[in-house]
Amino acid sequence: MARPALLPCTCAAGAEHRLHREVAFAVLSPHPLLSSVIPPGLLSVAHARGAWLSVLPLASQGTGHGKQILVLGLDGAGKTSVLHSLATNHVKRSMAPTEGFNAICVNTEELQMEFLEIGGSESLRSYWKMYLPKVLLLIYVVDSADHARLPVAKQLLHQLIQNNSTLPVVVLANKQDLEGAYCITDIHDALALSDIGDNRKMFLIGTHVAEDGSEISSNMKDAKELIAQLVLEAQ
Ligand SMILES: Nc1nc2c(ncn2[C@@H]2O[C@H](COP(=O)(O)OP(=O)(O)OP(=O)(O)O)[C@@H](O)[C@H]2O)c(=O)[nH]1
Ligand SMILES: [Mg+2]
Repeated sequence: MARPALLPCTCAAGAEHRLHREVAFAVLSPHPLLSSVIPPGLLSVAHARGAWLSVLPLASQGTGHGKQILVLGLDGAGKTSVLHSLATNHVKRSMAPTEGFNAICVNTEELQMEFLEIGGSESLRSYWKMYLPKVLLLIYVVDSADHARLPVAKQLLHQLIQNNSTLPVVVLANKQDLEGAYCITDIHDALALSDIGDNRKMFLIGTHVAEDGSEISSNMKDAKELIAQLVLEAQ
């Protein structure tokens, strides 16, 4: 099957300076896309906590025909960093935890993908499950060097998908650059992926978000192409 050619993201560019206006819009008058996937509760929680809430401009605003991809994983795993890198094709580490949700649009030649990250802190994990029925694909990001919390990451992943036997899952074993990071085989075992992969499309890719400004790694490009392919197949 032919892989989609990739185009630079058009919707993430220039997003930062529009952040505050977009936040106000999202809180006071829910974004047409977000209103279909975000329950009002999450918006109000984020608002009440004075949370960092980033809603990047989405090219499909108002159409409601997005290809939504849920991005989950423990706090600090690197979800936001990976998403920014996928969107811009350049490495960009996140500086702040996501205190609510984070929506980012990534375009390829053939489709527009809408990624929705929900923060990984304990207080936000209860929202994770709400979105699974509404998405085409789950991206689950783990910190490969955070050995102590891999059992928690495993437990949450298994709980999340136990009642959904067909949802495709892409696990990103992030922070492969760190000394002490588990290799892919060890991550596969630590997350017991063989127990959940039988009836679904399941992929495990090692990634890292190394330095600000440089081009993304070949693994990250592979991950982006794979995600696009899975979304196309899921339509
Ligand atoms: N060394 C290294 N650091 C990374 C990598 N990816 C992200 N980081 C750093 O890890 C920290 C957490 O990254 P985030 O992208 O904010 O993590 P997150 O999963 O979005 O976390 P929450 O939003 O709190 O759920 C930041 O300090 C990043 O700079 C990586 O591949 N390697
Ligand atoms: Mg984040």
